[in-house]
Amino acid sequence: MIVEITGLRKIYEGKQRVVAVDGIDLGVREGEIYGLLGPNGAGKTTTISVCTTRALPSEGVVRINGIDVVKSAAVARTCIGVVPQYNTLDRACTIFENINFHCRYFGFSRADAKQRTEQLLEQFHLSERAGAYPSQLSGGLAQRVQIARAIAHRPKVLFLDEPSAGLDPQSRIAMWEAVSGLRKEGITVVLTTHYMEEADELCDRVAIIDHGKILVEDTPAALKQSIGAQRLYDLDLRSEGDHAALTALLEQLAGVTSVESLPSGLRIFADSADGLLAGIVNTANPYGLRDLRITETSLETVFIKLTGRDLRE
Ligand SMILES: Nc1ncnc2c1ncn2[C@@H]1O[C@H](COP(=O)(O)OP(=O)(O)OP(=O)(O)O)[C@@H](O)[C@H]1O
Repeated sequence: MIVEITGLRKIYEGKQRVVAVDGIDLGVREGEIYGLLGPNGAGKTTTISVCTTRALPSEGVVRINGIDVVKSAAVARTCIGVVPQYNTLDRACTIFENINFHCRYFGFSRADAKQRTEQLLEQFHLSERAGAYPSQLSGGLAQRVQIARAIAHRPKVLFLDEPSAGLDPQSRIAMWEAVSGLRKEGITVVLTTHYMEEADELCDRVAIIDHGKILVEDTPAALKQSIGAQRLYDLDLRSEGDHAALTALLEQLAGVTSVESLPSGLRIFADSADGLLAGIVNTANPYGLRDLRITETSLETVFIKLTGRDLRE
């Protein structure tokens, strides 16, 4: 495991004592994109802050690439890239300079820093904006610069805290592509999010976290299946068809768990999608199939099942 968190607790002792992280154990495999999904205040940022040496744990140990982030913070930092929740680009410097200075800070020679900066600008489609200042960039572009800068020193693990907060949908997708592209470079990614689509789309594995604790951890697909989550197929049918006969036939298809009536047709509940679509279409066609909608269960449904609350509440 390239990131190993054992028994992590973080308590903020203030006027009010806040247990922000309440005993987290998790391991992230090399090369994986791992998501901490949870509502605001769940303890995601605090967990990342400890991992990235920005906060000290109250209890527990975090190792990155085998290095204890408390005992050897400076060494650990060489293995880590961080994209914090807010834009931390230096506003007095150009995009080129922001990345270049980062390389120099991490010990690159002048020539190596220049070469690495140019390569990153190209990789993140930023070359044309090299001379621009952060204030001249859209939120999406600024976020891409932050990611480029964070990986400039070739860290083993990149931590992204709410990477798409405040981004418009198009920029969010561009950011997802940029993060997915890091797989090719073998960079392990740990991100926090309260967008279930983001966790579902981007992450190989997800830990759902609430009140400082991990509720469940698995692949998005397994999490959805674990709650008996199903895929729904809504069939629009011409009214004159024999719906009872069709229901009986559909119930015999492998993967179909049940079939219910809808005003406009039938709803099929399925626990597996393997080859089912063709079976449904072939079976329903002679009974006047007009349209078909497929609904996937989401991680939001998983969170609601686990907590009785909505992620955005
Ligand atoms: N420096 C601090 N001092 C006191 N309490 C804090 C501090 N930082 C965070 N907290 C509290 O700890 C809890 C967890 O916060 P944290 O920021 O880790 O959650 P989060 O899941 O990242 O949510 P968000 O997305 O809002 O940042 C919250 O109740 C928060 O108010």
